[in-house]
Amino acid sequence: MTLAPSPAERRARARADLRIGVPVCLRDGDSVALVAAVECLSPDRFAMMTAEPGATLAITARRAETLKARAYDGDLARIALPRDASLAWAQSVADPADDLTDPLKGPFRTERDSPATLHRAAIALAKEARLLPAVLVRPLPDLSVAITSNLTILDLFSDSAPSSAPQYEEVVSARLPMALARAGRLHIFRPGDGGEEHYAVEIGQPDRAKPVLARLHSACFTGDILGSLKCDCGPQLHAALAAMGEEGAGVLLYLNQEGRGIGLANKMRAYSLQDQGFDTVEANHRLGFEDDERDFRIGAALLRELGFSSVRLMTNNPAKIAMMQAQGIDVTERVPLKVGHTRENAAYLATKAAKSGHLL
Ligand SMILES: Nc1nc2c(ncn2[C@@H]2O[C@H](COP(=O)(O)OP(=O)(O)OP(=O)(O)O)[C@@H](O)[C@H]2O)c(=O)[nH]1
Ligand SMILES: [Zn+2]
Repeated sequence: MTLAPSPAERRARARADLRIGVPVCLRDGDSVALVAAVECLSPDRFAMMTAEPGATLAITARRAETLKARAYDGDLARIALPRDASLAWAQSVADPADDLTDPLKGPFRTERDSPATLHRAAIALAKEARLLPAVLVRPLPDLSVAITSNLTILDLFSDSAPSSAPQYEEVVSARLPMALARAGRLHIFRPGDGGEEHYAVEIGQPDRAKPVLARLHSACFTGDILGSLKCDCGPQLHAALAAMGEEGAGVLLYLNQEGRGIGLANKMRAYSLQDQGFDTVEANHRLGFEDDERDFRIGAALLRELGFSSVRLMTNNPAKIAMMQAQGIDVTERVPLKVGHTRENAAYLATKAAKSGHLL
Protein backbone atom coordinates (compact mmCIF):
# COMPACT_ATOMS: atom_id res chain seq x y z
CA MET A 1 0.00 0.00 0.00
CA THR A 2 1.23 3.50 -0.76
CA LEU A 3 -0.05 7.06 -0.65
CA ALA A 4 2.05 7.93 -3.70
CA PRO A 5 0.19 8.68 -6.96
CA SER A 6 -0.30 5.80 -9.40
CA PRO A 7 0.95 6.05 -13.02
CA ALA A 8 -2.53 7.17 -14.17
CA GLU A 9 -2.63 9.80 -11.42
CA ARG A 10 0.83 11.07 -12.39
CA ARG A 11 -0.40 11.47 -15.98
CA ALA A 12 -3.43 13.42 -14.71
CA ARG A 13 -1.05 15.72 -12.82
CA ALA A 14 1.13 16.10 -15.89
CA ARG A 15 -1.89 17.13 -17.99
CA ALA A 16 -2.84 19.74 -15.39
CA ASP A 17 0.76 21.01 -15.31
CA LEU A 18 0.83 21.50 -19.08
CA ARG A 19 -2.44 23.43 -18.93
CA ILE A 20 -1.10 25.85 -16.34
CA GLY A 21 2.14 26.31 -18.24
CA VAL A 22 4.41 24.31 -15.91
CA PRO A 23 6.93 22.06 -17.67
CA VAL A 24 6.82 18.32 -17.09
CA CYS A 25 9.88 16.09 -17.02
CA LEU A 26 9.75 12.99 -19.25
CA ARG A 27 12.20 10.13 -18.96
CA ASP A 28 12.81 7.17 -21.21
CA GLY A 29 15.73 5.13 -19.91
CA ASP A 30 18.73 7.47 -20.04
CA SER A 31 16.92 10.14 -22.08
CA VAL A 32 15.45 12.96 -20.03
CA ALA A 33 13.72 16.15 -21.22
CA LEU A 34 11.60 19.00 -19.98
CA VAL A 35 8.48 19.45 -22.08
CA ALA A 36 5.95 22.29 -22.09
CA ALA A 37 2.85 23.03 -24.16
CA VAL A 38 3.67 26.02 -26.34
CA GLU A 39 0.25 27.64 -26.04
CA CYS A 40 0.47 27.91 -22.22
CA LEU A 41 4.14 28.77 -21.85
CA SER A 42 5.14 32.09 -20.20
CA PRO A 43 7.93 34.21 -21.74
CA ASP A 44 10.11 33.58 -18.65
CA ARG A 45 9.86 29.81 -18.82
CA PHE A 46 10.35 29.90 -22.60
CA ALA A 47 13.54 31.91 -22.06
CA MET A 48 14.81 29.46 -19.43
CA MET A 49 14.08 26.41 -21.57
CA THR A 50 15.78 27.90 -24.63
CA ALA A 51 18.76 29.63 -22.97
CA GLU A 52 21.09 26.85 -24.16
CA PRO A 53 21.01 25.45 -27.70
CA GLY A 54 19.41 22.03 -28.22
CA ALA A 55 15.70 22.67 -27.59
CA THR A 56 13.28 21.58 -30.30
CA LEU A 57 9.66 22.30 -31.09
CA ALA A 58 7.72 19.07 -31.61
CA ILE A 59 4.64 19.29 -33.83
CA THR A 60 2.49 16.64 -35.49
CA ALA A 61 3.03 15.58 -39.10
CA ARG A 62 -0.38 17.17 -39.87
CA ARG A 63 0.82 20.59 -38.75
CA ALA A 64 4.21 20.03 -40.37
CA GLU A 65 2.51 19.44 -43.72
CA THR A 66 0.93 22.90 -43.64
CA LEU A 67 4.24 24.47 -42.60
CA LYS A 68 6.14 22.48 -45.25
CA ALA A 69 8.47 21.11 -42.58
CA ARG A 70 9.87 17.60 -43.17
CA ALA A 71 8.40 15.08 -40.72
CA TYR A 72 11.29 12.59 -40.61
CA ASP A 73 9.74 10.82 -37.63
CA GLY A 74 6.62 9.85 -39.58
CA ASP A 75 3.88 11.08 -37.29
CA LEU A 76 5.74 14.13 -36.01
CA ALA A 77 8.43 16.69 -36.81
CA ARG A 78 11.07 18.11 -34.50
CA ILE A 79 11.86 21.67 -35.53
CA ALA A 80 15.27 22.93 -34.43
CA LEU A 81 14.86 26.31 -32.77
CA PRO A 82 16.46 29.16 -34.75
CA ARG A 83 19.03 31.11 -32.70
CA ASP A 84 16.71 34.11 -32.23
CA ALA A 85 13.50 32.10 -31.69
CA SER A 86 10.93 33.97 -29.61
CA LEU A 87 7.85 32.70 -27.81
CA ALA A 88 5.75 34.52 -30.43
CA TRP A 89 7.54 32.54 -33.16
CA ALA A 90 6.89 29.25 -31.35
CA GLN A 91 3.25 30.14 -30.87
CA SER A 92 2.80 30.93 -34.55
CA VAL A 93 4.29 27.52 -35.39
CA ALA A 94 1.78 25.97 -32.98
CA ASP A 95 -1.30 27.96 -33.93
CA PRO A 96 -2.46 28.31 -37.56
CA ALA A 97 -4.62 31.39 -36.83
CA ASP A 98 -2.34 33.72 -38.80
CA ASP A 99 -1.05 31.24 -41.39
CA LEU A 100 -2.76 33.08 -44.24
CA THR A 101 -2.30 36.71 -43.21
CA ASP A 102 1.24 36.35 -41.91
CA PRO A 103 2.80 33.17 -43.40
CA LEU A 104 5.77 31.83 -41.46
CA LYS A 105 8.95 31.87 -43.46
CA GLY A 106 10.74 28.57 -43.54
CA PRO A 107 12.67 26.65 -44.37
CA PHE A 108 12.34 24.79 -41.09
CA ARG A 109 15.26 22.59 -40.14
CA THR A 110 13.87 19.38 -38.68
CA GLU A 111 15.83 16.70 -36.83
CA ARG A 112 16.06 13.12 -37.95
CA ASP A 113 18.76 11.20 -36.12
CA SER A 114 18.10 10.67 -32.43
CA PRO A 115 14.95 8.86 -31.23
CA ALA A 116 11.77 10.94 -30.98
CA THR A 117 10.18 8.92 -28.16
CA LEU A 118 10.01 11.75 -25.62
CA HIS A 119 8.67 14.15 -28.26
CA ARG A 120 5.95 11.69 -29.25
CA ALA A 121 4.93 11.18 -25.63
CA ALA A 122 4.85 14.95 -25.08
CA ILE A 123 2.53 15.49 -28.04
CA ALA A 124 0.22 12.72 -26.81
CA LEU A 125 0.10 14.39 -23.41
CA ALA A 126 -0.72 17.81 -24.93
CA LYS A 127 -3.58 16.22 -26.90
CA GLU A 128 -4.86 14.50 -23.76
CA ALA A 129 -4.81 17.92 -22.07
CA ARG A 130 -6.90 19.27 -25.00
CA LEU A 131 -4.15 21.72 -25.93
CA LEU A 132 -2.62 22.45 -29.32
CA PRO A 133 -0.27 19.55 -30.12
CA ALA A 134 2.91 21.65 -30.15
CA VAL A 135 5.47 21.12 -27.43
CA LEU A 136 8.80 22.69 -26.54
CA VAL A 137 11.27 19.93 -25.67
CA ARG A 138 14.49 20.71 -23.75
CA PRO A 139 16.82 17.71 -23.33
CA LEU A 140 18.46 17.40 -19.90
CA PRO A 141 21.47 15.39 -18.74
CA ASP A 142 19.59 13.95 -15.75
CA LEU A 143 16.65 14.49 -13.38
CA SER A 144 18.34 16.97 -11.04
CA VAL A 145 16.64 20.14 -12.39
CA ALA A 146 13.26 18.41 -12.31
CA ILE A 147 13.81 17.30 -8.73
CA THR A 148 15.06 20.65 -7.42
CA SER A 149 12.23 22.51 -9.24
CA ASN A 150 9.63 20.08 -7.91
CA LEU A 151 8.33 19.18 -11.39
CA THR A 152 6.14 16.19 -12.22
CA ILE A 153 8.33 13.38 -13.56
CA LEU A 154 6.82 10.77 -15.89
CA ASP A 155 8.72 7.64 -16.69
CA LEU A 156 7.60 6.39 -20.10
CA PHE A 157 8.30 2.83 -19.09
CA SER A 158 5.85 2.81 -16.17
CA ASP A 159 3.69 5.91 -16.81
CA SER A 160 2.83 5.63 -20.51
CA ALA A 161 -0.76 5.98 -21.72
CA PRO A 162 -2.70 2.79 -20.96
CA SER A 163 -3.74 0.74 -23.97
CA SER A 164 -7.26 0.12 -22.68
CA ALA A 165 -10.04 2.56 -21.80
CA PRO A 166 -10.08 3.64 -18.14
CA GLN A 167 -12.40 1.98 -15.68
CA TYR A 168 -15.54 3.99 -14.98
CA GLU A 169 -17.38 4.05 -11.73
CA GLU A 170 -20.89 5.34 -11.28
CA VAL A 171 -20.80 8.26 -8.84
CA VAL A 172 -24.54 8.82 -8.56
CA SER A 173 -27.79 8.54 -10.48
CA ALA A 174 -31.07 10.34 -9.98
CA ARG A 175 -34.48 10.64 -11.58
CA LEU A 176 -34.67 13.32 -14.25
CA PRO A 177 -38.01 13.91 -15.95
CA MET A 178 -37.47 15.67 -19.31
CA ALA A 179 -39.90 17.33 -21.68
CA LEU A 180 -38.96 14.78 -24.37
CA ALA A 181 -38.82 11.73 -22.10
CA ARG A 182 -40.49 11.88 -18.72
CA ALA A 183 -39.13 8.61 -17.35
CA GLY A 184 -35.50 9.74 -17.35
CA ARG A 185 -32.60 8.94 -15.03
CA LEU A 186 -29.21 10.63 -15.25
CA HIS A 187 -26.13 8.58 -14.32
CA ILE A 188 -22.76 10.25 -13.71
CA PHE A 189 -19.63 8.20 -14.45
CA ARG A 190 -16.13 9.08 -13.27
CA PRO A 191 -12.97 7.46 -14.64
CA GLY A 192 -10.19 6.22 -12.39
CA ASP A 193 -7.55 8.17 -14.34
CA GLY A 194 -8.52 11.76 -13.53
CA GLY A 195 -10.02 12.23 -17.02
CA GLU A 196 -13.41 13.60 -18.04
CA GLU A 197 -16.65 12.48 -16.43
CA HIS A 198 -19.31 11.21 -18.85
CA TYR A 199 -23.06 10.89 -18.47
CA ALA A 200 -25.72 8.34 -19.33
CA VAL A 201 -29.37 9.28 -19.69
CA GLU A 202 -31.47 6.15 -19.19
CA ILE A 203 -35.06 6.31 -20.35
CA GLY A 204 -37.57 3.93 -18.75
CA GLN A 205 -36.27 0.55 -17.65
CA PRO A 206 -34.71 -1.03 -20.74
CA ASP A 207 -34.56 -4.82 -20.79
CA ARG A 208 -30.84 -5.73 -20.56
CA ALA A 209 -31.50 -8.99 -22.43
CA LYS A 210 -32.70 -7.21 -25.58
CA PRO A 211 -30.98 -4.71 -27.95
CA VAL A 212 -31.61 -1.27 -26.47
CA LEU A 213 -32.30 1.89 -28.50
CA ALA A 214 -29.03 3.76 -27.92
CA ARG A 215 -27.24 6.94 -28.89
CA LEU A 216 -23.59 7.80 -28.29
CA HIS A 217 -23.65 11.58 -28.40
CA SER A 218 -20.42 13.56 -28.30
CA ALA A 219 -20.64 16.88 -26.47
CA CYS A 220 -21.21 19.92 -28.63
CA PHE A 221 -21.58 23.03 -26.47
CA THR A 222 -22.32 25.18 -29.52
CA GLY A 223 -24.94 22.86 -31.01
CA ASP A 224 -26.46 21.22 -27.92
CA ILE A 225 -26.67 24.33 -25.73
CA LEU A 226 -26.48 27.37 -27.99
CA GLY A 227 -28.48 26.00 -30.94
CA SER A 228 -25.64 26.63 -33.40
CA LEU A 229 -26.65 26.23 -37.04
CA LYS A 230 -23.15 25.09 -38.06
CA CYS A 231 -23.78 21.45 -37.14
CA ASP A 232 -26.69 19.05 -36.55
CA CYS A 233 -25.86 18.07 -32.95
CA GLY A 234 -28.66 19.87 -31.06
CA PRO A 235 -31.48 18.46 -33.23
CA GLN A 236 -29.85 14.99 -33.12
CA LEU A 237 -29.71 15.10 -29.31
CA HIS A 238 -33.34 16.11 -29.04
CA ALA A 239 -34.57 13.68 -31.72
CA ALA A 240 -32.80 10.80 -29.97
CA LEU A 241 -34.37 11.66 -26.60
CA ALA A 242 -37.78 12.07 -28.25
CA ALA A 243 -37.51 8.65 -29.95
CA MET A 244 -36.54 7.01 -26.66
CA GLY A 245 -39.35 8.84 -24.87
CA GLU A 246 -41.84 7.60 -27.46
CA GLU A 247 -40.55 4.03 -27.24
CA GLY A 248 -40.50 4.25 -23.44
CA ALA A 249 -36.96 2.89 -23.21
CA GLY A 250 -33.45 3.78 -24.34
CA VAL A 251 -30.02 4.96 -23.29
CA LEU A 252 -28.23 8.11 -24.41
CA LEU A 253 -24.56 8.40 -23.54
CA TYR A 254 -23.43 12.01 -23.37
CA LEU A 255 -19.69 11.77 -23.89
CA ASN A 256 -17.58 14.78 -22.98
CA GLN A 257 -15.51 14.60 -26.12
CA GLU A 258 -16.18 18.12 -27.35
CA GLY A 259 -15.11 18.91 -30.90
CA ARG A 260 -14.53 15.26 -31.85
CA GLY A 261 -12.10 15.02 -28.95
CA ILE A 262 -10.03 18.21 -29.45
CA GLY A 263 -11.79 20.32 -26.82
CA LEU A 264 -13.89 23.45 -27.14
CA ALA A 265 -11.00 25.93 -27.43
CA ASN A 266 -9.49 23.97 -30.32
CA LYS A 267 -12.92 23.53 -31.93
CA MET A 268 -13.31 27.31 -31.90
CA ARG A 269 -9.86 27.61 -33.48
CA ALA A 270 -11.16 25.20 -36.14
CA TYR A 271 -14.28 27.34 -36.61
CA SER A 272 -12.11 30.37 -37.10
CA LEU A 273 -10.16 28.50 -39.81
CA GLN A 274 -13.49 27.46 -41.34
CA ASP A 275 -14.28 31.17 -41.65
CA GLN A 276 -11.06 31.45 -43.67
CA GLY A 277 -12.41 28.85 -46.13
CA PHE A 278 -11.16 25.49 -44.79
CA ASP A 279 -13.60 22.62 -44.28
CA THR A 280 -14.04 20.77 -40.98
CA VAL A 281 -11.40 18.12 -41.76
CA GLU A 282 -8.83 20.54 -43.23
CA ALA A 283 -9.22 22.79 -40.19
CA ASN A 284 -8.45 19.90 -37.81
CA HIS A 285 -5.37 19.01 -39.86
CA ARG A 286 -4.03 22.57 -39.94
CA LEU A 287 -4.30 22.65 -36.15
CA GLY A 288 -2.24 19.44 -36.02
CA PHE A 289 -5.07 17.03 -35.20
CA GLU A 290 -6.46 13.99 -36.98
CA ASP A 291 -10.02 14.21 -38.39
CA ASP A 292 -11.44 12.57 -35.30
CA GLU A 293 -9.58 12.30 -31.99
CA ARG A 294 -12.39 10.62 -30.03
CA ASP A 295 -11.87 7.44 -28.05
CA PHE A 296 -14.94 5.34 -28.84
CA ARG A 297 -13.88 2.66 -26.36
CA ILE A 298 -15.37 4.86 -23.64
CA GLY A 299 -18.90 4.45 -25.01
CA ALA A 300 -18.54 0.67 -25.03
CA ALA A 301 -17.11 0.66 -21.49
CA LEU A 302 -20.07 2.71 -20.20
CA LEU A 303 -22.65 0.55 -21.96
CA ARG A 304 -21.10 -2.51 -20.37
CA GLU A 305 -21.04 -0.81 -16.96
CA LEU A 306 -24.79 -0.18 -17.35
CA GLY A 307 -25.36 -3.83 -18.23
CA PHE A 308 -25.98 -3.47 -22.00
CA SER A 309 -24.25 -5.67 -24.56
CA SER A 310 -26.52 -5.22 -27.55
CA VAL A 311 -27.81 -1.95 -29.10
CA ARG A 312 -29.90 -0.46 -31.89
CA LEU A 313 -27.59 2.46 -32.51
CA MET A 314 -28.91 5.87 -33.57
CA THR A 315 -26.16 7.23 -35.83
CA ASN A 316 -25.17 8.16 -39.36
CA ASN A 317 -21.51 7.38 -38.66
CA PRO A 318 -20.39 3.88 -39.74
CA ALA A 319 -17.12 4.30 -37.77
CA LYS A 320 -19.11 4.38 -34.52
CA ILE A 321 -20.77 1.08 -35.43
CA ALA A 322 -17.43 -0.52 -36.33
CA MET A 323 -15.86 0.68 -33.08
CA MET A 324 -18.74 -0.63 -30.98
CA GLN A 325 -18.54 -4.03 -32.67
CA ALA A 326 -14.76 -4.08 -32.20
CA GLN A 327 -15.29 -3.41 -28.50
CA GLY A 328 -17.68 -6.33 -28.18
CA ILE A 329 -20.99 -4.44 -28.26
CA ASP A 330 -23.39 -6.06 -30.68
CA VAL A 331 -25.03 -3.49 -33.00
CA THR A 332 -28.14 -5.27 -34.24
CA GLU A 333 -29.47 -2.31 -36.21
CA ARG A 334 -28.46 1.17 -37.32
CA VAL A 335 -31.23 3.69 -36.71
CA PRO A 336 -30.63 6.74 -38.97
CA LEU A 337 -30.78 10.15 -37.30
CA LYS A 338 -31.33 12.66 -40.07
CA VAL A 339 -32.50 15.90 -38.52
CA GLY A 340 -31.37 19.49 -38.29
CA HIS A 341 -30.19 20.00 -41.84
CA THR A 342 -29.87 23.74 -42.49
CA ARG A 343 -28.44 26.01 -45.16
CA GLU A 344 -25.57 26.83 -42.78
CA ASN A 345 -24.55 23.22 -42.11
CA ALA A 346 -25.05 21.80 -45.63
CA ALA A 347 -21.33 22.06 -46.50
CA TYR A 348 -20.32 20.62 -43.10
CA LEU A 349 -22.57 17.59 -43.55
CA ALA A 350 -21.43 17.14 -47.16
CA THR A 351 -17.79 17.13 -46.00
CA LYS A 352 -18.56 14.54 -43.30
CA ALA A 353 -20.20 12.37 -45.98
CA ALA A 354 -17.37 12.80 -48.49
CA LYS A 355 -14.37 12.60 -46.17
CA SER A 356 -15.52 10.74 -43.05
CA GLY A 357 -17.94 8.26 -44.61
CA HIS A 358 -21.08 9.56 -42.88
CA LEU A 359 -24.34 8.41 -44.38
CA LEU A 360 -26.37 11.42 -45.49
N1 LIG B 1 -13.31 19.45 -34.59
C1 LIG B 1 -14.56 19.74 -34.93
N2 LIG B 1 -15.56 19.17 -34.22
C2 LIG B 1 -16.82 19.46 -34.59
C3 LIG B 1 -17.14 20.34 -35.63
N3 LIG B 1 -18.49 20.43 -35.73
C4 LIG B 1 -18.99 19.61 -34.76
N4 LIG B 1 -17.99 19.02 -34.07
C5 LIG B 1 -18.04 18.01 -33.02
O1 LIG B 1 -18.37 16.80 -33.65
C6 LIG B 1 -18.96 15.92 -32.73
C7 LIG B 1 -20.23 15.35 -33.35
O2 LIG B 1 -20.58 14.27 -32.60
P1 LIG B 1 -21.67 13.21 -32.94
O3 LIG B 1 -22.88 13.87 -33.52
O4 LIG B 1 -21.82 12.36 -31.71
O5 LIG B 1 -20.97 12.23 -33.95
P2 LIG B 1 -20.92 12.03 -35.47
O6 LIG B 1 -19.57 11.50 -35.79
O7 LIG B 1 -21.37 13.26 -36.20
O8 LIG B 1 -21.93 10.83 -35.73
P3 LIG B 1 -23.52 10.74 -35.63
O9 LIG B 1 -24.04 12.06 -35.15
O10 LIG B 1 -23.74 9.63 -34.67
O11 LIG B 1 -23.99 10.40 -36.99
C8 LIG B 1 -19.21 16.74 -31.47
O12 LIG B 1 -18.18 16.43 -30.53
C9 LIG B 1 -19.06 18.19 -31.95
O13 LIG B 1 -18.58 19.04 -30.93
C10 LIG B 1 -16.05 20.92 -36.35
O14 LIG B 1 -16.23 21.66 -37.32
N5 LIG B 1 -14.80 20.59 -35.96
ZN1 LIG C 1 -22.26 20.17 -33.09
